[in-house]
Amino acid sequence: MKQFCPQNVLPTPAEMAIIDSLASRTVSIEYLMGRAGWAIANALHKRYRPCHTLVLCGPGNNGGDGYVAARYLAEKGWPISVAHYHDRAPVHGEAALAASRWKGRMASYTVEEVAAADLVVDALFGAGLTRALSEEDANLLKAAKKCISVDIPSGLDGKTGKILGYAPMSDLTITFFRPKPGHFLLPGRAHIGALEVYDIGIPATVFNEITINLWENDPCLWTLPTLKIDSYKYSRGLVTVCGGQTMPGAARLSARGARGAGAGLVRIAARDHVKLFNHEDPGIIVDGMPIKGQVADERQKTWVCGPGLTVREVKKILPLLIGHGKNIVADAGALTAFAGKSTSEIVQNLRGVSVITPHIGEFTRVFGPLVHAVADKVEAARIVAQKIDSVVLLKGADTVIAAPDGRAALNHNAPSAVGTAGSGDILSGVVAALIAAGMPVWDAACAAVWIHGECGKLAGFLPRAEDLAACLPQSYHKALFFS
Ligand SMILES: NC(=O)C1=CN([C@@H]2O[C@H](COP(=O)(O)OP(=O)(O)OC[C@H]3O[C@@H](n4cnc5c(N)ncnc54)[C@H](OP(=O)(O)O)[C@@H]3O)[C@@H](O)[C@H]2O)[C@@H](O)CC1
Ligand SMILES: [K+]
Repeated sequence: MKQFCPQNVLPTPAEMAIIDSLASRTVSIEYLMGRAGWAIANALHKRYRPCHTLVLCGPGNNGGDGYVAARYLAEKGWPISVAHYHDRAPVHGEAALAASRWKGRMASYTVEEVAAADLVVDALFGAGLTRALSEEDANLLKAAKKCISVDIPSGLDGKTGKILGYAPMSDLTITFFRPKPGHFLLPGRAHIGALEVYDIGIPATVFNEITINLWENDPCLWTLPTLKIDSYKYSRGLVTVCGGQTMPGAARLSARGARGAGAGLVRIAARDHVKLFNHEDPGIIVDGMPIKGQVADERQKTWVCGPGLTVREVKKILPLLIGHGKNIVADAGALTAFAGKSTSEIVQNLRGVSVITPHIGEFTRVFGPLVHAVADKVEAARIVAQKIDSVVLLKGADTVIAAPDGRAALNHNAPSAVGTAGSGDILSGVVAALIAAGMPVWDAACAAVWIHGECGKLAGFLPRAEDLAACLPQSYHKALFFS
């Protein structure tokens, strides 16, 4: 990855608390809260017409932000009311100070007041959420016609994206400094509505004292290979895709993914099934040679193993590839072949692959027992990455890419249109092409996910996997433009 990308980090609420305390050495919390409140007021003023607005202010600093925002909105002429949490004003710190400065209309903390408002500002709990919302608090938020959340919808766990009891479906969430993992992890992502992020003056020097190991995945994070004056097919990268007998389409799509992402040469290792692949693009070499013969070729360094392969085929091919020290993208059949096996057996069989690319179903089937007690998708991916010593690309609307050393990235650019049969096969080919071109494995996996996600935006309405593959060059170009 590029040196260090502070602009992309995703701090957890616990890390945010450390950042707040580091920041408070140079800027006061009162100042930060003032900027947060100002940001909220501006975000509302920009997006909505002034309307009957109720600000629900919790007992901590999230509530404090709410009081400040109410003050600024009132100054802008908005008809604003404020309700203290359970009708008791905060008693400690900056939140108490902010509450004492609110001189406008007070409303009671009731369902009726909430239901009567056109807009409800949810400033109940943010980073300090410690437990599930009570039924009474949940019922209050449920009564809102339209909800705007301060920092994060109350009830949403900022670390895991899980809902603790209840969380509103907000129209807009305004957060500060950086988004948090819970804004992008499901189900949280479905609750935040539009996300606005404001710089409230936390100094960049905080990064001298805290290391954050989770990033938002985008082209700032990695450097894509580009063509040099003397580039040729082998320097651009050679990818070999293992072709299976029962589902040859999967390997064909993977091969298209690799070609679309710039591999200089793509081969399908078809073994005895050459005729199944002969109709593929003319630029793809279909090999009838046994795998044993091909692995001896030093140039065939990067392989995709799994799409469309049976358990029998995987068990024959994968050990050979691992034994010859190949770069291996293990997908689909190469993972499910080990479902139900003991952890030690799984580790023994997969150690040596470069990256695994399961979707959540495959991940649970294979690694469920290893991570069953882990509620957090990022942590679960990290644990498996460390255990098998390879990169884990855990696919979904909130794809996580975790490295054995603890680095992880969260991807959120893909529209749900990429969720179509064959889409994952294409992704495996893209990952392989970028590894073959010389990118470090974690970077290649991150870049592949982003490029593949962009294809979903470029490929038109209800794209098929083939349409996604056709958009790869354009998407690659877009990534180069943004990096
Ligand atoms: N990041 C920044 O730079 C800045 C951040 N700022 C803002 O600060 C916010 C974080 O503030 P915070 O730490 O005071 O925590 P906050 O979310 O207000 O809640 C704590 C209170 O809620 C209570 N409580 C918790 N869960 C509960 C439940 N389910 N049901 C009932 N009660 C519950 C909890 O009670 P306790 O667990 O202690 O019993 C405690 O009293 C952050 O989100 C952002 O908006 C800005 O102001 C300044 C700069
Ligand atoms: K909130």
